[in-house]
Amino acid sequence: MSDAVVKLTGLARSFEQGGVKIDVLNGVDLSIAPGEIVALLGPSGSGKSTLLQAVGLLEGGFSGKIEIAGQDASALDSADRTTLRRDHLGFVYQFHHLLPDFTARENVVLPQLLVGASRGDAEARADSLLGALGLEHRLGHRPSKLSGGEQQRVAVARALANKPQLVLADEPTGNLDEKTSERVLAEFLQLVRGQGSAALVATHNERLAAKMDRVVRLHEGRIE
Ligand SMILES: Nc1ncnc2c1ncn2[C@@H]1O[C@H](COP(=O)(O)OP(=O)(O)OP(=O)(O)O)[C@@H](O)[C@H]1O
Repeated sequence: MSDAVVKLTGLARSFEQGGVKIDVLNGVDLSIAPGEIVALLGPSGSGKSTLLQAVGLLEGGFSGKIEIAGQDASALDSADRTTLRRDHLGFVYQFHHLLPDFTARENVVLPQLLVGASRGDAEARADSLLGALGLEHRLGHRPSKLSGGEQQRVAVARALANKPQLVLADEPTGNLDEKTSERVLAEFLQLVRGQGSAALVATHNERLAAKMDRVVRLHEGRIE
């Protein structure tokens, strides 16, 4: 047993396109310690999203071993994988994927209700997170009434709402202008550090990557 938040051993994934097999991940080994923030760098098409999907237990078709919080995910059935994901992981995507019919606050409250928080506690936590991200005036707004940077901040608050041990972020600021992107990333890192979560953040931006605790690079389907 390792005390890593996530431990990947020999993770592999290939796709078939037009009868041709493409090996995207080729035996990835990676361990992330509790509270460690790791940047996953690699050019477009190098497999960053594929790797995050594997760790997020969102898709099958992988070989190798994925351990999350000491549990071997491949040995779990789909219900237990869902529980593992819900209890230990948080996600931020390049596009926010917020629920359009819910307010900013409700988008952050809902995942907490799903793990049994009381409405009062969930709202207090949502308001505190959104406040820390400068959105105290936007609690009752729906996503369509928010700017791109504001939407992404709500997505950050939602991902952190349940204090996951590991936050997975796929180009979390990829669709924002450079200045907003830097600001949202700095706020994200501060909150993640503040609550002691670990994070794996895919990016192709070297400058953003340099702000994290460790940088790993995907090259030819492996971590360099
Ligand atoms: N479902 C799929 N079917 C076939 N090929 C796929 C599938 N998903 C990903 N791929 C291929 O796997 C490779 C890696 O894709 P992936 O999205 O993981 O890269 P990435 O590093 O995240 O790229 P980007 O930075 O552009 O988001 C690409 O060549 C892509 O075409």
